[in-house]
Amino acid sequence: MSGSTKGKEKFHSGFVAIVGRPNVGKSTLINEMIGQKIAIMSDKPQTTRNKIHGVYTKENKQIVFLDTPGIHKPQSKLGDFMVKAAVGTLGEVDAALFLIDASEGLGGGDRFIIEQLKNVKTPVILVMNKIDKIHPEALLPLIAQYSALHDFAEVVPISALQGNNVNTLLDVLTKYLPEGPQYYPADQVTDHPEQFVCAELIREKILHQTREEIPHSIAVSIEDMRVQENGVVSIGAVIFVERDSQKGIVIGKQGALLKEVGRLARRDIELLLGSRVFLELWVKVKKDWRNHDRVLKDLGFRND
Ligand SMILES: Nc1nc2c(ncn2[C@@H]2O[C@H](COP(=O)(O)OP(=O)(O)OP(=O)(O)O)[C@@H](O)[C@H]2O)c(=O)[nH]1
Repeated sequence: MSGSTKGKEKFHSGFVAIVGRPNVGKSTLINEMIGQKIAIMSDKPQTTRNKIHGVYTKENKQIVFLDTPGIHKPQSKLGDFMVKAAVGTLGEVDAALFLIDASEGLGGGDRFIIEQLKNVKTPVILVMNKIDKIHPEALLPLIAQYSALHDFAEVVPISALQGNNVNTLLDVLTKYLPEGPQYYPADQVTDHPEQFVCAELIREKILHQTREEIPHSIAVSIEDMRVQENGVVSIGAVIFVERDSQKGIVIGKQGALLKEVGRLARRDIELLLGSRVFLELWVKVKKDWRNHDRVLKDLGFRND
């Protein structure tokens, strides 16, 4: 698997969904966890239902945080659909953070989210935020109140604003990360985190399907990603190999291997984005692409 690193400690990575009512402090928590190191939050209007909120990378681990805005109480038929999509995503991530505002207490909004959480087997960590605003003695009764409603995998009280206990939360999360690849370059700043992760998901499927016949240095570049009027996200990606023989392997007999890669990658990308996806894959031979600066730039790797 692409997740193992040569001889060193294995790399662990995973997807973590953050859910919670508006204003509970989701963005503040993400900023505190990720800090200035990778400022990838894009202000562009949201085009897919899920959005990568941020990527945390440290030593041998990487966490891709997903924002699943559809989880709120639906106001319309479309909202209903969005709740279903969000629950679908929740079922596939490695862990979910359910963020609550400890200074506000338990309300209808939280109860609705808890009902949705019951539809999935994913471990849910109850994160009680804004503890700086409450008396310490108020914490235990509140934990008891929430815990009576759901079997949370962990309960972690924090203050995202003051940074209290946020490191503990990251340590706790590490337990839930399976062995996996580094989806996103550790030191890149970009507006398009989704593209990096989509490319890595495709690359991972190729390596898996070709059973190591293809070198790990294979590259995938997302050339085009747009939302069509019907809401389907269309993605065009190029797989770069170094030799003609490798092109044959990646395409497979009558295109069978590439088709399977496309099918598996599309399934994962649909879960990541929370939208239907149309995925087109091309294979191109680019001799010694690793030595070409311009290609590296196109692929998102910057030297400067
Ligand atoms: N006192 C206190 N305030 C906090 C804490 N965390 C967040 N806040 C404040 O709560 C408000 C909302 O925080 P955001 O991070 O924007 O909340 P959000 O959940 O991302 O909000 P939406 O984008 O509406 O979903 C801001 O004014 C924050 O400064 C905390 O731990 N303590």
